[in-house]
Amino acid sequence: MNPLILPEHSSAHPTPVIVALDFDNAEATLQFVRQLNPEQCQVKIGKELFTATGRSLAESLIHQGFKLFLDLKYHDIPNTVASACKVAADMGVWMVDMHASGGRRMMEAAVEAVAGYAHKPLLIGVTVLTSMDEADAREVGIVKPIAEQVVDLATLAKSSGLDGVVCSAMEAAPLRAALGQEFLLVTPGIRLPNAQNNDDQRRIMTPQDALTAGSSYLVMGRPVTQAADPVAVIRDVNAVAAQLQGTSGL
Ligand SMILES: O=c1ccn([C@@H]2O[C@H](COP(=O)(O)O)[C@@H](O)[C@H]2O)c(=O)[nH]1
Repeated sequence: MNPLILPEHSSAHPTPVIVALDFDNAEATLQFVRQLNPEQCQVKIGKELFTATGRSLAESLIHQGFKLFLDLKYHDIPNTVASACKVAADMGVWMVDMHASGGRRMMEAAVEAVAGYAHKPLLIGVTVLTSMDEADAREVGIVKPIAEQVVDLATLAKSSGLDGVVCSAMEAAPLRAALGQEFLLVTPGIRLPNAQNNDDQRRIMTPQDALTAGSSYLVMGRPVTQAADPVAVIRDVNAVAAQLQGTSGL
């Protein structure tokens, strides 16, 4: 096993797991969440569940003690994104994201909008979706290799004041080298070593490889929600993280 150089912020989040609650209704979500422990994972609400349930389920999860990542990937004019981030801060979300390609003024407006909050949400910039490969990127006008595009967008996000980025774990090592240990790397596209297929994801890594490469958080949807034993998957990932951190367990 490769040695892991721990980012300084890692002690603040003893579990790297963010479970993507990609369900289409509140009942199924709450039934699934009943087995989860907020000490052992964070949770994420994305476009599907938020469209179905809105703010009430998000607030219910926060009241249950979960750190909530509101993954709505804002991409709009600065005033609109800043205002949305302020609402997210009022709700008490832990992390919220926006497309870094929305530009510096958009990201700086978001940073300014939440600056006054005692518990301000972590602001995260989406770089290049983990579902995209090089051919997909070319088709939407990204002329650089994805790895370069991700580093460039992450550099812009950091200099605009964001706390971190969403990227593939495949880009984690170059991002750590370019942007240091404190910058958060939130990595979806996680697949277990025994996965039968990658679904719609293209830039994937296993939990162990992602953590070793420098990921701060692993976003895991189907590998957890469709597992026979979701709690066991989370426990195993936490055990890998603890082992890499050289501690005895979470
Ligand atoms: O680049 C991105 C950004 C966000 N996501 C989200 O993460 C989860 C991944 O789910 P899996 O089932 O583990 O593939 C999902 O909610 C996406 O919306 C991403 O995959 N890639």
